[in-house]
Amino acid sequence: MAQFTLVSGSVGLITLQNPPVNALSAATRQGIVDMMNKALNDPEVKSVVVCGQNRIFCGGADIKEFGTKISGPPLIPTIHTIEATNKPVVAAIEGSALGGGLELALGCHYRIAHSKARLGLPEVTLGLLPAIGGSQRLPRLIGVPAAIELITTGRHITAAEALQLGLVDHVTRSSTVDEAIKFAQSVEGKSLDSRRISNYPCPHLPDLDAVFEGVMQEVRQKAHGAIAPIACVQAVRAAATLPYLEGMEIERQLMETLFTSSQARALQYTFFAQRAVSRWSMPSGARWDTSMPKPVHKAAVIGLGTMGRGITVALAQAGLSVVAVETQEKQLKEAKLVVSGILERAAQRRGMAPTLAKITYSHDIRAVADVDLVIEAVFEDEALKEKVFQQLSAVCKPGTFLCTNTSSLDVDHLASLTHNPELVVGMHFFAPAHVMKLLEVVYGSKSSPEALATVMQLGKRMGKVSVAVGNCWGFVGNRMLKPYMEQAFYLLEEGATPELVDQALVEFGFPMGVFRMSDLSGTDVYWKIRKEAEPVGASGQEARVRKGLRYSPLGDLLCEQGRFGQKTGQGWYQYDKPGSRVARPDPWVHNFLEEYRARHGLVARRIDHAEVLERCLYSLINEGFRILEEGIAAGPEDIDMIYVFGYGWPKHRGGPMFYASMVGLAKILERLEHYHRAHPDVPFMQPCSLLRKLVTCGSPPVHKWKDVIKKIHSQL
Ligand SMILES: CC(C)(COP(=O)(O)OP(=O)(O)OC[C@H]1O[C@@H](n2cnc3c(N)ncnc32)[C@H](O)[C@@H]1OP(=O)(O)O)[C@@H](O)C(=O)NCCC(=O)NCCSC(=O)C[C@@H](O)CCCCCCCCCCCCC(=O)O
Repeated sequence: MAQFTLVSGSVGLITLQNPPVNALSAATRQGIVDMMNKALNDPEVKSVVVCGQNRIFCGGADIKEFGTKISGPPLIPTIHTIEATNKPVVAAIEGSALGGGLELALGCHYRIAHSKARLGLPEVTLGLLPAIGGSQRLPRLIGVPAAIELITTGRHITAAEALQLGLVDHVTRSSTVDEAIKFAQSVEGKSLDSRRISNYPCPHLPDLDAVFEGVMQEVRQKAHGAIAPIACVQAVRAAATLPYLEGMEIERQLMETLFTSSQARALQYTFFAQRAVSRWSMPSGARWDTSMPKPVHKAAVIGLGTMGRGITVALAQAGLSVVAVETQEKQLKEAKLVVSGILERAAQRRGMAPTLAKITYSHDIRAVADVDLVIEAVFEDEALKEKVFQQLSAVCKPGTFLCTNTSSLDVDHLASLTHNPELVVGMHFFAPAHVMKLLEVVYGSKSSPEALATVMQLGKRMGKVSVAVGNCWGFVGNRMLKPYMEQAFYLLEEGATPELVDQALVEFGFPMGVFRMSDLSGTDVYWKIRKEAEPVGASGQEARVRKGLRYSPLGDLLCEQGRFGQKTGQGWYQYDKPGSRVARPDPWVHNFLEEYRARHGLVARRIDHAEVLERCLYSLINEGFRILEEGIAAGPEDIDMIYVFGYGWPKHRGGPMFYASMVGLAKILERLEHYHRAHPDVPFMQPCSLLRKLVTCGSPPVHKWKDVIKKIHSQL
C-alpha cells in the first residue's frame, strides 16, 4: 500500500498506493510507517519524497473505515518522526491533498504542488476535524483567520491559492515528482530548523478573544446546529493559545467526541449517498452501467423566465452551445441582459473569459431544429406545455431528447403528445437553476434507458447531484412536501403560529421554516397547484373537509387577501416593503388565525416544538416510505439526496430516510399510529406498509432497506 524506491542515488521515493484516491486505510498507514522507517534508517537515503500513485497525492483518511473498529497504526507518531528527522522530506502534491493527506504533507518539510492540484481540510463536511495535527499546524503556517476559514468550510483550494497562503512552497506545471526529487537533493544536509511547523509560534493576532468571539458567532449562525464547525474553531483557538502538544491534546479530545457522533455518521452517509445516486437503475432493470448516453453538444432552452435563464447559464457554463428561445420580445431582451450578467460575474470570479458566444437567442421555436437536447421551461401551465411539446416534436431533428422542467405535470402525458415518447424525460431544476445542486431526473413509462443515461450525464456535466426518479404527482420532492405543508397548516388551526412552526424547523437545522419558505417562493405557487388539483372550492370556500378528508383552507384564504409573500410585502409574515428579506411576525396573521378558529369553533391549545417536528417530519417520511414501496425512488439514498440538495434538509441529519433510521423506525411507526388515531381523516398519517414491514423485520439499517423492498416487489 506504499512503495519505496531509491532514485537519483540518494532520494527515497515513497509512493502511496491505494486506488482510487490513495486513502489512508489501515494497510496504507502501515505502508507509510514501514517505508518511512526504511527511508530514515537507510544511510544511502539523504532525502525523501512522498507522492501518490496515479497522479493523486491522497484523499485523506479512508472514510469507509469510519464507523468500524479502527485497526492499523496511528499516523500522528509517524508525522512527528517525519517532522523531527534531519533528512529533508518533500511532499509532491498532484491531484488532491485532502484531510489526512494534507496533514501528512504539513508534517513534511517542503510541499511542491502541481498547478492543477487541489488542497484542503474537508473533515468538517464529514462531521469531523483535522485530527492528525492539521488543526494545530495549519494556523501556525498560514495564520489564524485563513486557517479558520479553510477548516470550518472544508473548502478545496487551488495550488495558486495555496501558494499565495504559504501552504505550499512551489507550484509547477511539469512533473511534480521530478521537481520534488531535484529539490530534495538540493536541500540534502541543510538545516531543517525553520521547516518544522509544529515549532512555529502561531502568528500573533491582536485582541484574540474578540476575534474568536466574532468567529464563533458567525460559525454558529452558519452551522444550523452542526457541531463539527464549532469544534474546528475550538481546535484552532487551542493552536492560537497553547503550546503545540497541549493543542494536540485538545484536538484529540474534540475528535473523540465528533468521531462517534450521529452527525458524523449522517455526513459520511451523505458523502457516499451523493456518489451512489449516480449509479441509477430503472424498474425495467436498465442501469447506469449498461446504458450508453448519447453525446450532447448543442442544447436548447424554451422559455426564458427565471428558471429558463438559470438553465441557460448552467448549460453554457458546462461548455454546451445553447439556443435560448423566448417568444415575448421584452422578456427575451431582459433575459439576454440577465444571463450575460450572471456569466460575466461568474467568469470574473474565476478569472476566465465568459462563455457568452456559446448562446444564441431567438424568438422562434424553429431555431432549435438542429439541437441534440431541448429543455422546456415555459410557465407551469398544462395547455402551454402541451403546445410546446407538440411543436418541438414537429421541428426537432430525429433523435433529439425532449425534456421538461415541470415541477408537477405528468411527464407521460407530455411524452404522449410527441412522435417519440422514448426521448422524453423530466429535468426538474430548482431555483436558481445555475446555483442549486439538485436535478430531479424523471423518467416516464416510455423513456428509454439511453434518454435517461444522456440526461443523467448532462446533469453531471452541469455539476448537479442528479437523482433519477419515476413519474408521479410531485415526483419525489414535492410529493413529500405535501404532507409536510399540510401538517403545518393543521398546526396553525390547532393553536400554533407561523413563527412557532418555523422556529422548530430552524432549530432542527432547516435554513428556514415552512412558512418563511412559502413567503420566499410565493404563497400563490402552491395555491395555483392546489386549485389545479382540486378545483372544487377554489375561491371563498372555507370547507375544512374535502372528499371526506381533513382539509385546511388557510393557505387559500391568505392568498385571497393578496398576501403572496415576500414579493408583495405580506404573507405569513410582514416585510418592510415588497421584496424585502426581513420577515417580522405579523399581528394581522395572528388575528386572522384567531378569527378563523373562532369561526370554526376551534380552541387553540399549546403546541410544542416536539409535536411540530413529529407531525411535519414524520408525515413527510411516511410518504418517503410510500415512494420507496412504489419504486418511484430506487433507494433511500435517492430520497435523502433530493432533500439535502434541493429542500434544505440539514446535511448533518443525513436526509429524511436516514434520519428515520436514526430516530428508530419503531418510534416513527408508533408516533404515526398515535397521530393517525387522533386524526383518522388525515391519510398521510396512516403508517405505510413498508414502514410496518421494516419494523417487523427488526428495523434493518438504511443500506439494507433495498433488500426488504426487493422481497416485497418479488412477492407481488
Ligand atoms: C478525492 C476526491 C476529490 C476525488 O474526487 P473524484 O470526483 O475524482 O472522485 P469521487 O469523489 O467519485 O471518488 C472516487 C471514489 O473514491 C471514493 N473515495 C474518495 N475519497 C475517499 C476517502 N477519503 N475514503 C474512502 N473512499 C474515498 C469515493 O467514494 C468514490 O468511490 P465510489 O465507490 O463511491 O464511487 C473526492 O473523492 C473527495 O473529496 N474525497 C473525500 C476527501 C475527504 O473528505 N477527505 C477527508 C477524509 S477525513 C480525514 O482525513 C480525517 C483525518 O483528519 C483524521 C483521521 C483520523 C482517523 C482516526 C480517528 C480516530 C481518532 C484518533 C486520532 C488518532 C489519529 C492518528 O494518529 O492516526
